[in-house]
Amino acid sequence: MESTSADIIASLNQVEFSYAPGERKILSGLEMEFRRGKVTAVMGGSGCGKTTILRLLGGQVLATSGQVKFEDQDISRLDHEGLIAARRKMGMLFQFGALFTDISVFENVAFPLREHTNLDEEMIRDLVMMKLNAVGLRNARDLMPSQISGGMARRVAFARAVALDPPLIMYDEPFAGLDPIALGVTAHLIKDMNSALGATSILVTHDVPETFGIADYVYFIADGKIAAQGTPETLRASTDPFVQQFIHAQPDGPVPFHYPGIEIGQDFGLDSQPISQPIQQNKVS
Ligand SMILES: Nc1ncnc2c1ncn2[C@@H]1O[C@H](COP(=O)(O)OP(=O)(O)OP(=O)(O)O)[C@@H](O)[C@H]1O
Repeated sequence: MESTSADIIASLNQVEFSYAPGERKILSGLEMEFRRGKVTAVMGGSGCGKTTILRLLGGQVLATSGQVKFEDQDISRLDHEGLIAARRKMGMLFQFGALFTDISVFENVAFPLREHTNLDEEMIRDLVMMKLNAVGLRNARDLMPSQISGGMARRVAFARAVALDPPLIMYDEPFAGLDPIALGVTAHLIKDMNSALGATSILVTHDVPETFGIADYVYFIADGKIAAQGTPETLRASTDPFVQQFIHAQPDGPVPFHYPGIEIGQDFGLDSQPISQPIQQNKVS
């Protein structure tokens, strides 16, 4: 079925990106679409540029060329107010989304509401309690961050990220460091919250089983480009060696486990053979 721009909340069109002029390209020729109402995962090895994609969408960094669009607006063309307004529509939950340690769980979730709205106290209370209820922590509202576990803190950060009912929610490594139960709970929370809020979620993660369980669409990134994309079902059935390596967590394959350079034998004085990929190639100037 043909998609229209109304179906797409955000997109990247032919995006190139380097952190500084003339420096190594982190992303190149990137084409991505994030569909409304869906959970889209962005996966790939460490350092392949996943978090950078979230930063581009949030306007924290600007594309070197190409377009990054959010709700049909080119992020790079927004003025300061426009960018603030766009960001208000994006909930961002980063890996260690720190809570404010000197205020209660309740006040942490109330913070964005107090900061960005003129709602009265009663309304703020109702909204905070609804969000805390959704993450199972209504009864922890009066606790301080130092009195709750890491997993609970993550859920409070979650409630805070969705306090303003953002149409787009971005998660950076939401499963990192969680035990298997918390992992399953978090995955369901992401899926349920997406449906309950009628939101769109973008998930940056390494975790294949949990992600494939909740994502509607998956992009695999390698070397700053899209290496594969599709629904979890099509990717599971794919015979592409890159997809197979990633899905089955094989240490070596198209993506090498070792950072390229000299052979191990040389490092231990056992072998002085030159190597096929000289280390000079990877020198950072
Ligand atoms: N502020 C920065 N300045 C310069 N280079 C950066 C900066 N932030 C990230 N990089 C580099 O950009 C590349 C992509 O980083 P990014 O954080 O997007 O990767 P990632 O795929 O999210 O990695 P991980 O899964 O390990 O978090 C990395 O090589 C990183 O070293």
